[in-house]
Amino acid sequence: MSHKNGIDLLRDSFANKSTAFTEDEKERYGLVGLVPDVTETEDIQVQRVLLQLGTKSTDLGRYIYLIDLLDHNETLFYRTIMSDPARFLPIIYDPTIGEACLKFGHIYRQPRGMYLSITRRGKVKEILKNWPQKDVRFICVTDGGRILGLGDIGANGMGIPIGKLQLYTGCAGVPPQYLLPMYLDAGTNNEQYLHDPLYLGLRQTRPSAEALYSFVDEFVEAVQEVFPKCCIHFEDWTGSDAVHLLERYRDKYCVYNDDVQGTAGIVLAGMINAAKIKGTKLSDEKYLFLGASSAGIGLAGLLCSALVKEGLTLEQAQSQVYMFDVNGLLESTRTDLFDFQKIYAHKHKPTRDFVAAIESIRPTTIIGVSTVGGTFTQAVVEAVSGVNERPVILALSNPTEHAECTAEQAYTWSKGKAIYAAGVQFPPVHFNGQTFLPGQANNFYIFPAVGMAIFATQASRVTDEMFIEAAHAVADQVPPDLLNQGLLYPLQSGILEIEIQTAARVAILVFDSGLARVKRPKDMVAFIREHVYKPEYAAELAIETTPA
Ligand SMILES: O=C([O-])CC(=O)C(=O)O
Ligand SMILES: [Mg+2]
Repeated sequence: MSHKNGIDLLRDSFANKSTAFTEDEKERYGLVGLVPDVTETEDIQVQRVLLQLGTKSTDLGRYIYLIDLLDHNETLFYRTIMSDPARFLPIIYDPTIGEACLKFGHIYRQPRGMYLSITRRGKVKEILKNWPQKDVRFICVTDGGRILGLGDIGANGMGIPIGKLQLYTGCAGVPPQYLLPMYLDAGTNNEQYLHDPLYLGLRQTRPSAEALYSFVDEFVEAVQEVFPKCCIHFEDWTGSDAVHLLERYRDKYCVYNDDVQGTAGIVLAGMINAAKIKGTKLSDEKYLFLGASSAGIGLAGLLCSALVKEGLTLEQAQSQVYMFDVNGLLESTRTDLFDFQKIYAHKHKPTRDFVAAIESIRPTTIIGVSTVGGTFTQAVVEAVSGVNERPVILALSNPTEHAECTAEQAYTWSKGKAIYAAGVQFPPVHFNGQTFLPGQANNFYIFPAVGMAIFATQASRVTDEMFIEAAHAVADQVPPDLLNQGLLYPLQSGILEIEIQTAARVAILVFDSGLARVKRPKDMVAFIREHVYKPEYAAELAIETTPA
């Protein structure tokens, strides 16, 4: 076995221990004199990181610092973020990641992950072989078509696969060496970036869906050959690409789309808990979506599956779901709808007035997936509060400025009646002598846990049932005293344990469905724990695991 020595070892972010190498290691690996003459613990190193973070005045500054840390010491990066997830999630992920993406070409320092351009058609397999790790289990891939609520930002969207995969490790303990962030570059229609000299993508506009899909076909097929155990996680494609590509591959390969299925899972978890608070069932509720794109369609589909499990027929379930988009209410006379939207276009007179739609449909739950900040106006919140004792208001768009309404607005305008969650974390709200705890309906409670279950079981397919099970598992882990304060989701401080329990429940389903490719263990939680990455330096000899 070979291993790196001296300066090469210090430059290997997987193996580097920096000031924590032991005397013996320093001797053995030619490090004497190349590092300060101390042997520190991980905890002392984290203390130094926190001190340095404390000198940064913005979250973007903290983000850049942490990515630099990751570039030279992966263990210390994960140790830091896993030491306080509630503090670090908003920095390495939403909402800071949104700003980091907008400036990606400007703050870029080191390559991370892979960039695959459509101009390389015909060579994808060879290119994938350039990746140093041979056993890749997850590729998170975007084409930058619809990043968060920010629209088409092309190559700047690469921040998202990078950030999402960090959460596989940070939230659910999937070991980082198995993760590959990928930007599939088919151009961008973003004029600003096309003219930015520091932009890092192809300077061309996007091709037809047909040309794009044929390139994605080549990519997906190449992955099967080069990384046969790999699950492909699609992230932040435009709504129609997200839905179409998922349909194209889901029955043939191990793939899922987080915006369709993961977001649906976490919102479903919130709906399950909202129903618990109200003492109703999901099937007693009527749902009105603002936004009818990938997140809305994915959620509506998963929700209807959950309603069918409660005993409704699919038609009954679909009849309880209404949608409203930029062109008004989806109703049966609309001629501009995709097939996957038509199932929610019921008989109703056309309207472009969301408040009027609320007054006539009388939904119990409104769900904002519009990407447009402030669209749940005071009039909207008052209208839904007028027709409900406890209106459920989910303002899911992100980052923060894109939320349909803030927590404070929801609780104040509804006079404390709202059961509320958002896509980003808002602080607690004090109203009329009560403290309300707004939850964060973010898919980071779901996709890392589902990922861990897939990783541990080597699942051959990803199904909607796995996301429904994850939703129930997450919902079940909110303690009653917090539910009483309106909190729909578990606290982020204990996220690793929450996700281990969730992964175990999903893993049971994977085995029950016959999709596992490993032997069924007796104790599923213990089995998941065996797979969990620990942010600790490897014992000396494990340094020899430098990528072949
Ligand atoms: O990344 C997030 O925070 C949630 C998400 O998937 C999206 O907005 O596309
Ligand atoms: Mg997304």
